[in-house]
Amino acid sequence: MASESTVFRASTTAPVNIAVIKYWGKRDASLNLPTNSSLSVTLSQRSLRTLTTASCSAVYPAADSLTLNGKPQDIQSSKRTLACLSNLRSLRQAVEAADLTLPKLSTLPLRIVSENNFPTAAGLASSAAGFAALVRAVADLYQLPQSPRELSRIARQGSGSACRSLMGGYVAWRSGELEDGSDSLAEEVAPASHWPEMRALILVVSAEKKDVPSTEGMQTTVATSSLFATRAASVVPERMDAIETAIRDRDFPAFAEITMRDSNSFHATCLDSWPPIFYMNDVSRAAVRLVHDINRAVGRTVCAYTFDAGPNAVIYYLDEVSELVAGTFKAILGGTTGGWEGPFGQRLEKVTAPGVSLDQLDSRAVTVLKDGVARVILTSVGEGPVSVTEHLVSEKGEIIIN
Ligand SMILES: Nc1ncnc2c1ncn2[C@@H]1O[C@H](COP(=O)(O)OP(=O)(O)OP(=O)(O)O)[C@@H](O)[C@H]1O
Ligand SMILES: C[C@@](O)(CCOP(=O)(O)OP(=O)(O)O)CC(=O)O
Repeated sequence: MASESTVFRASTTAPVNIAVIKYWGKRDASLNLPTNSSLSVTLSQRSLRTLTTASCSAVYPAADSLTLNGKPQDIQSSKRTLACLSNLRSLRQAVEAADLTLPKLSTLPLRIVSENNFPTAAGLASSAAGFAALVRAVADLYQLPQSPRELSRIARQGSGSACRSLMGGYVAWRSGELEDGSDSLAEEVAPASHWPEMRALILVVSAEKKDVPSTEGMQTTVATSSLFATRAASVVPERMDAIETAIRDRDFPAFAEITMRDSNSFHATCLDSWPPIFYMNDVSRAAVRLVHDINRAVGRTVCAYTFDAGPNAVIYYLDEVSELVAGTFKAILGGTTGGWEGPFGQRLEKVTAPGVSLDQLDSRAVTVLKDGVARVILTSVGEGPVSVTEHLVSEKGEIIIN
């Protein structure tokens, strides 16, 4: 039986996702509605994940609170977090109104505690995993009946890309057309099990906080880039159709070419902004060069790069060419970086020579990459949020710091 001092809790983990068709540009900044649809691959939580506990209790101080990586966050000035919490509370109120025997959790202050197992605000999509975990954990605490698709509408208001982290596998965020944003939702294009061989090698170029935050960068692009309108109106819609077909057919060369072209198109609109925005740097460009060199040397498209709002490269490839692709990057970087072990590194353990001979690669790009990559993360397509019993808030309501 619940008493005055009961602490209600629910915990979840949530994944990062990396877009292959990029979301860049808002048609409504307050509702966080995008100018174009986008599509991403959800990455395995065996490598990167957010763990969030949502709790509520009458013994807590009156204001809702969020502690991230051990530090209290000022959520009262974060409109986005407040929007997510207020939407979730309204849904809980509806549940309570329909069943008067339920505890009135919607009236209790929330204590939310979260940890990212990777750097926050460093271009590794922490906001995506973070807001997806926050929404999922509070929805579980409130025992809401809404589907991940419906919850994605709420997570979108925290951070656009977060709506895609509520599902596993291959996920589209449909931009929608309605002014109130009710049709701007994420949906699964294919589960991870449809194409489980997809691997992602993340080359961490810089784990520093980035120069131009995504929200500000995309506003500048929408307002000033003449390339941008064509991208949103025709380039992306055609690519969305084509990449969904490629995913359905498990056609890696098509998937890869669209992914690389879309990353290039997004960064071209950044360069075309005024003043120009640069997210990629010399190390990123060396990664681009090497991916093209590997594909040329192999004689077919076996790997694809993509870059978000920062210099880190994400390289997609299929497990069957691990030796060729990751093996080559390991031969270049292995001595200077860690991260090759772990659940997806097994095929590389015995690799001693590069899959593609280093003579076939641009030697300057090899040196720049070797000097510029701090760490790698070897991962895979993965599942959506998972309910867990590991809590970051004790039964008495104390914050647990790991
Ligand atoms: N676990 C979390 N719980 C709640 N909010 C989080 C969490 N992790 C990150 N955030 C929010 O996301 C912000 C970081 O988002 P930002 O877009 O700057 O970086 P990023 O997501 O790491 O990079 P990018 O979006 O370019 O990939 C943090 O300042 C915080 O407000
Ligand atoms: C380049 C991107 O990673 C941009 C992500 O932007 P955010 O989702 O971080 O932006 P806000 O909605 O303003 O929080 C591309 C993508 O993930 O689709």
